[in-house]
Amino acid sequence: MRSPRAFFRPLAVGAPTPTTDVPFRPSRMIHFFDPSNEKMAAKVPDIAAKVDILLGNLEDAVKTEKKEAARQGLVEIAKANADLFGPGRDTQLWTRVNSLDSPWVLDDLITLVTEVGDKLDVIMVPKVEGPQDIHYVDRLLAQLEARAGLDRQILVHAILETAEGVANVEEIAAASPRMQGISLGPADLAASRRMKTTRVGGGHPGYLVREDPTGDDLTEGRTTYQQDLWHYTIARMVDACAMNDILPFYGPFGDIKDVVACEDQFRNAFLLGCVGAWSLHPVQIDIAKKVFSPSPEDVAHAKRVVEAMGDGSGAVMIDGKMEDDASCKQCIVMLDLARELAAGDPELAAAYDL
Ligand SMILES: CC(C)(COP(=O)(O)OP(=O)(O)OC[C@H]1O[C@@H](n2cnc3c(N)ncnc32)[C@H](O)[C@@H]1OP(=O)(O)O)[C@@H](O)C(=O)NCCC(=O)NCCSC(=O)C[C@](C)(O)C(=O)O
Ligand SMILES: [Mg+2]
Repeated sequence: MRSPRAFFRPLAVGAPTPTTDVPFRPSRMIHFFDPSNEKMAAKVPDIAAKVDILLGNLEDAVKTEKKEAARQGLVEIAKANADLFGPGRDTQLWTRVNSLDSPWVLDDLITLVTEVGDKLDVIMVPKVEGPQDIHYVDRLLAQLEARAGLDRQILVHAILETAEGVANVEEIAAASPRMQGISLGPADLAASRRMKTTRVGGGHPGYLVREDPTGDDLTEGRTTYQQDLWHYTIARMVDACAMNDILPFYGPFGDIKDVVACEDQFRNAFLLGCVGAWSLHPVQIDIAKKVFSPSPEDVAHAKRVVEAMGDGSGAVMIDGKMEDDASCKQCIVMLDLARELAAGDPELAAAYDL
């Protein structure tokens, strides 16, 4: 563990000073694309205009023989769209590099930071198992940033997708000032835990509770309620992120056709404290945008409570409900997010009347 005084010192001579606060930027969806897929690559300028975060994926879902093409494709895309990405631009550019035990990750990091480090906002690191993985990436990035002459840090985002990672999530979140956030990786996590679901995120009809029987018949008339397989992990991830002032995200929802259940899963994550989710297909972009932007009704209610509460202390009655210091803080959370999103979106600003 580094001393508190050393925590914000650069880890390499000439590297940028570590960030003290993760800058808030709209982060409702992290849109994944494969930079080796020509069709997807051609859509980058269009998609970049619609999403908060565009992520060039180099890890799982990219075929082994395409690993180098994906890395090189991302370099070319970042250079060819230099006006879209980099400091002060609306859309963040991220990448997901290969896992730290893979034969590709070293070249992923060296090539991307050296060639387009000034365009990259965040590097997503998969299968993070503990703070040691973040420390390794932290030092290596500092060396590469210094060599590339970068004047701002590239932040790091961890995917929570192994049992060991979940057990160490608080240490991962606190491992470095470079940490930007954490996403749930339900597919690898399910495999690592030996869960018996083969779905990529979402629920499972077999994970349920059943009403008590009313008579001798155990089979008829007993309503079942499907439960959320991911509740424990998301809640734990949200706490680890909140206590370290970094951002939690739900990950992928693999049933692309089921846009209704996708919206439900995203909303559960939003209500629990996540700021965004991944979109794997263009159809999921608007779902994430809708779900992770507070509703105008919630914003109107929050405004009423904050106005009625004056300096934020005491208790008042609004529409038959008690509001006090704590519920006022809940409303401020909602309003802060609404203001931050509305600042870059005139349509939302009008809907929120902010
Ligand atoms: C699911 C797939 C195969 C269906 O791809 P498709 O071509 O069969 O779908 P489509 O509906 O026919 O596509 C319609 C059009 O949209 C395009 N398109 C389609 N998707 C995208 C996209 N993402 N970005 C930009 N464009 C896209 C596609 O190229 C096509 O273009 P066209 O009209 O010109 O023919 C495809 O959407 C895809 O490959 N998506 C990304 C998958 C991915 O990145 N997976 C990894 C993240 S999840 C994960 O890793 C797990 C985790 C966290 O690690 C863990 O839980 O452990
Ligand atoms: Mg994974």
